[in-house]
Amino acid sequence: MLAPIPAARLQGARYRHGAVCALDGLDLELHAGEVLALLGPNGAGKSTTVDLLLGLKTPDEGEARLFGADPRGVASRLQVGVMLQSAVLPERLTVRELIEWASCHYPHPMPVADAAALAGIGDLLAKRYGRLSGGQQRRVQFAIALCGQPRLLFLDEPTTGLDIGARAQVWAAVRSMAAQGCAVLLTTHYLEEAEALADRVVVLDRGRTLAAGTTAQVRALVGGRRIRCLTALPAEVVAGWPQVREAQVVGGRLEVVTGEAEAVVRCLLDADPALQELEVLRAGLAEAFVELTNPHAREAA
Ligand SMILES: Nc1ncnc2c1ncn2[C@@H]1O[C@H](COP(=O)(O)OP(=O)(O)OP(=O)(O)O)[C@@H](O)[C@H]1O
Repeated sequence: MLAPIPAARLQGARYRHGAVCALDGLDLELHAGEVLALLGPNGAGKSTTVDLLLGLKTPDEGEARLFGADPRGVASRLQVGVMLQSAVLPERLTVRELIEWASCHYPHPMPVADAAALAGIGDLLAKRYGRLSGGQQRRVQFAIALCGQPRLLFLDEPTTGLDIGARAQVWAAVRSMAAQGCAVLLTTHYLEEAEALADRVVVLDRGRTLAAGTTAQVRALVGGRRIRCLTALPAEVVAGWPQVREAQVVGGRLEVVTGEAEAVVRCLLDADPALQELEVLRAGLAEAFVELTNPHAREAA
């Protein structure tokens, strides 16, 4: 049987912005029903990846394909919904008018009310776009990305600037779209967002893949633990211990990231017999990300 054609694919994609190599031979595949999170520090090449797949830029070398075809073709574009990092929309139009205008570009759009409900802006349809808060405008852009019932959704930092409730609404909508078979490419700096949504993550750095796999696989690459406790020990002191990768006070508690949890727990208890509420947690994507994109670790590798 033939393998299914990926919704989006980059093969050996290189792209230079003048002297800067933004993508250095990147391979990437995204399939129907899958949420792929593209992670990486500022300047890693995430937006350039999205631009190549959308046909907004053409790779200097290698290939970008949507549903096996040129991303610039009309057939590809009609199957894609996009939410870029910033968007300029006519401020005098109402939310309903904007969603209707976007919908009419697609062959099988969803009802305007459904797109608005998915984005959590059902009560804003009659408001002018220019009168909305930044977070509300962001959700209108999200509704516009989904309204065409796309088979592929690009979301470039979709929840930046959203409050907790709005973020949860966007997450629920992304899950619902993926459950219906839509492929979703998500770029984000919120690692908990990738952890909550993504089937797979790709960690980019300087235009290359540093790590790729399920969130569990990427997490396992570092095998660290997070220790949390109430203690009078200063974080700067603990940060200087040889087994400790990172130590800081978060919400009044000391948080330590380490690859040698048992040894650090012993040191903590020796150094502060009054220490309380000790917890040892498995490493999350945040620890993996810090480690993988840490310049010292990179250089050593
Ligand atoms: N128009 C441009 N002109 C010159 N260099 C650019 C341009 N756009 C991007 N770059 C460079 O290309 C590299 C990749 O940028 P890109 O915007 O793809 O990164 P990113 O991972 O999306 O970053 P961020 O997380 O900050 O959005 C960076 O070094 C950036 O400085």
